[in-house]
Formats: sequence, C-alpha cells, structure tokens
Amino acid sequence: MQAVMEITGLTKMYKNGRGIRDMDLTVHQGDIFGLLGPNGAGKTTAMKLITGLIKPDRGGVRLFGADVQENMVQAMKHVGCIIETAESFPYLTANDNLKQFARYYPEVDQARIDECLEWTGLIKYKHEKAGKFSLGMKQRLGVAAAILSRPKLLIMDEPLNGLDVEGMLAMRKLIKHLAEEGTTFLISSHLIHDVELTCNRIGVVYNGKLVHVEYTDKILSDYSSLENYFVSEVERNGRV
Ligand SMILES: Nc1ncnc2c1ncn2[C@@H]1O[C@H](COP(=O)(O)OP(=O)(O)OP(=O)(O)O)[C@@H](O)[C@H]1O
Repeated sequence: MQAVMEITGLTKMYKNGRGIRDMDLTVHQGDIFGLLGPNGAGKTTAMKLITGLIKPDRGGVRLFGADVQENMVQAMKHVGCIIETAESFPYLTANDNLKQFARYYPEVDQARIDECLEWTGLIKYKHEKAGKFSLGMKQRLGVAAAILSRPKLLIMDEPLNGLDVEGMLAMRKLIKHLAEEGTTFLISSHLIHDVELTCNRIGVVYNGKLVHVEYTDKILSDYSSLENYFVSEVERNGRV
C-alpha cells in the first residue's frame, strides 16, 4: 500500500504550552482517516502543519513523497483542503465562486463545476449568491471547491460543521463515493458517532498527542463502540 501521508515527530508548541507533540502517522491510499478528539485537542493545529499553513518546531510531513516544508508546491499538488471555515466570495453566485477556483485548473470546465454542485446538493442554488448561504451551504460550497480539481487527498477539518441531518448524510455519502473512486481522506472531528460511521481508520488526539491509531473494524470488535474505545484510550494514555 502506497503511503499518501507520512508524518514523523511532528511538534508545534504555542507559547501557552498547547499544540501538538511528537506526532507520527502514516496514511495509506484509500484510507478515510479520522482524527478524533475533543475541542482544543490539537486537530486543527495538526492539519495546519500538514498543509504547510504553519511551520513545525520539529518533525515533518511528506505528502505523496514530497516534503511539505521543502517542496510545498509538489507536496500540495494533489491535495484539496478545508481548514477551519470554508471561504467563499460573498458577492458571487455559487457557480461564479467555483469558476474563480477553476481558474487555477485548466482541466476544470463547466461540466465539472456542475458535477461538483450536484454532488454537494448545491445545484439548485447554483445562481444564488454565497453571502446569503447558511453555514451548512457555505460548507458544501467549500467542499465543492475542494473537490473541483479531483484531488487524490482531501483534508477536511470538521467537515460536518454547520450541516443539518440531511447535509451530514449527504456529506458522508459523498466522502464514501469519492473514497471508492480512490480519494484518500484525512478528516478531523469531535463527533464520535460520525467518525465511527465515516472512517475506516481512527487516531485519537488528546492533549496535543496522537494517543492511538486503529482500524474502525478492530475497534468495534474489541470495544463494541467507538465511545468505549475513546474513553479507554484517554484513560490509558491521555491523562497527564
Ligand atoms: N495560534 C495559537 N496560539 C496559541 N494557542 C493556540 C493557537 N492555536 C491553537 N491554540 C491552542 O492549541 C490547542 C489546540 O488547538 P486546535 O485548534 O488545534 O484544537 P482542535 O482539536 O482543532 O480543537 P477544536 O475542535 O476546538 O477546533 C488549544 O488549546 C488552543 O487554544
């Protein structure tokens, strides 16, 4: 199995003593990998480091074999991401927003834009301005923009933020559909149930540490629920 992402010794401590410490992780092609942890555990920090938005104190990240620090353009070539809230141009329609993003990718045409609007349930709002969208709709537009160029790796920070039940189901379906087509995912969430239903591998993040990584099937057969596993991992490793 090819390693899409290799993280070694990744450390970034803020001045207040919080952050991420000594993170090691390999994500393989086809994984829907979930970083599960409570608010403030360090998930967003990890994702910002992984995508080169902030610099680590030590350690590193390789995406598709390229070092994010040394060769950002190559490392991010096949990566789509939504970190924190999805940004859009408020005075442009959904369609025109995607056309703006499409300018970076010569191969993305109107048919591809329509396909992404369809998949994210936005096709009927195609000509409405993004500024008027609800949080959930903005989130969907962010996903549409992130998948436009058919990235091989999608990094999504709390992708279900702001989505209603229907939106969550649609998002999960979309993630599974793209994974079946070969897209690898790194998703962060504090929603245990959602991670259980969406991800095939899970890493528990607690107090800035990746305390354990395991396959979802194995967790469910050993612990009967992800919640039991999470509590047991936090009890065993997390508390300091
Ligand atoms: N720029 C910063 N300066 C100082 N501390 C920070 C900074 N960014 C984050 N932190 C702190 O680092 C810790 C980890 O934050 P991070 O945003 O990575 O957590 P998270 O797991 O993504 O949480 P959430 O689910 O709430 O988004 C938190 O305690 C946060 O207060």
